[in-house]
Amino acid sequence: ETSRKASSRKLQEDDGLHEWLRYDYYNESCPLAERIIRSTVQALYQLRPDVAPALLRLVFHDCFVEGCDASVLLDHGDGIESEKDSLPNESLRGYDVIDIIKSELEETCPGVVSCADIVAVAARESVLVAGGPFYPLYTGRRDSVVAFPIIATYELPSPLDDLSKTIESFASRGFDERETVSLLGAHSTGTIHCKFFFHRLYNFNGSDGPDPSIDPEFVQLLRSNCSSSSHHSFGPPSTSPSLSPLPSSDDNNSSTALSQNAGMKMDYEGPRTDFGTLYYRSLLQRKGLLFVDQQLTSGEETETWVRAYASDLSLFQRDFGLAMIKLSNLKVLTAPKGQVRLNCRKVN
Ligand code: HEM
Repeated sequence: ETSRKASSRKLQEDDGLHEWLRYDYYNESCPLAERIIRSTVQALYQLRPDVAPALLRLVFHDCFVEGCDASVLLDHGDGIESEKDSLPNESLRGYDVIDIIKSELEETCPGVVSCADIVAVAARESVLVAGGPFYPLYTGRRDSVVAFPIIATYELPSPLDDLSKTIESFASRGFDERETVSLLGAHSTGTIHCKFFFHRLYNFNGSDGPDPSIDPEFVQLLRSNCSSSSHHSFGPPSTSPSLSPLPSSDDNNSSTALSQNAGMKMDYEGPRTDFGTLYYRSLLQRKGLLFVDQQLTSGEETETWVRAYASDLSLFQRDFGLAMIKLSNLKVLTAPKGQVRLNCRKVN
């Protein structure tokens, strides 16, 4: 108890916004909470390994937009304009997984565990099952009663961003270059659909050739994975304000639809024995899938960290864990602000 108070006080000194976040917040109100989240993620992962990348991406898209408040989970309706419909969230997944975890928790401790804590802890467990490091998290986040679709549209980073834009975007949330490079290590797992890198394969920025920063053999591999279609070329990042228009998914040209559904597993070289190093090694081999990923090797400081993480797994694991803790604590809502939603998709 004393050490809990001490750690909670320490957080207050660090940042007044976190005054009620603490280690094992549910210790009395729902002692099994974190264990239930862990076992549910593990069980679902056995059935569908793609739940892990889905949940990891979800915490980023929640926390980056007005903090870790589960605002991303709110459905459209009842005066809520959902973040789910914003362009960067178009292929976000895992809402159904959060619903399953929430219903398990509601059975055990009704009305106690916030959706925001579920998102943060479920992402932590996902990192672990995907072969990444464990990191401790404080709990006690509360859920928002509003969504922020405009912020989601304009402030979530675009896969087309160049390095300076990416650095600026993460700096606006308090992350330095080292932390930004380590967070992108999340792209060690999951799937990237062709539409997010197709513009790099043909007529890149009107050059009539592929993005020169991609390894030529890798271009061939990607081309064979994503069927060719002239519909896919889209302009350089500078042609639109924040997000370049990605081809719309309801385009019913059949070859377009085919290649849009196709994608590349980030661990395309086969199952990874670790989470992290291979991603950075692939960047050094000019085999980054997204333009934004490959750009990390174009800056002096960021490239230094790419090299460091490519060769030092434990350094990556430590830095990634710390950056994930920071991400998971961004601008949290704590009592008496916000609420504990009973259904993660709706305000109470
Ligand atoms: C500059 C920053 C970032 C950009 C532009 C970006 C963009 C993207 C894009 C375009 C995809 C592919 C989605 C799809 O094909 O459906 C993706 C996937 C993913 N991103 Fe990021 N991302 C960024 C940072 C992050 C961070 C910080 C995390 C987590 C800490 C993260 C976690 C993931 C994961 C796990 C996936 C795979 C999702 C899945 O398989 O469903 N990303 N990201």
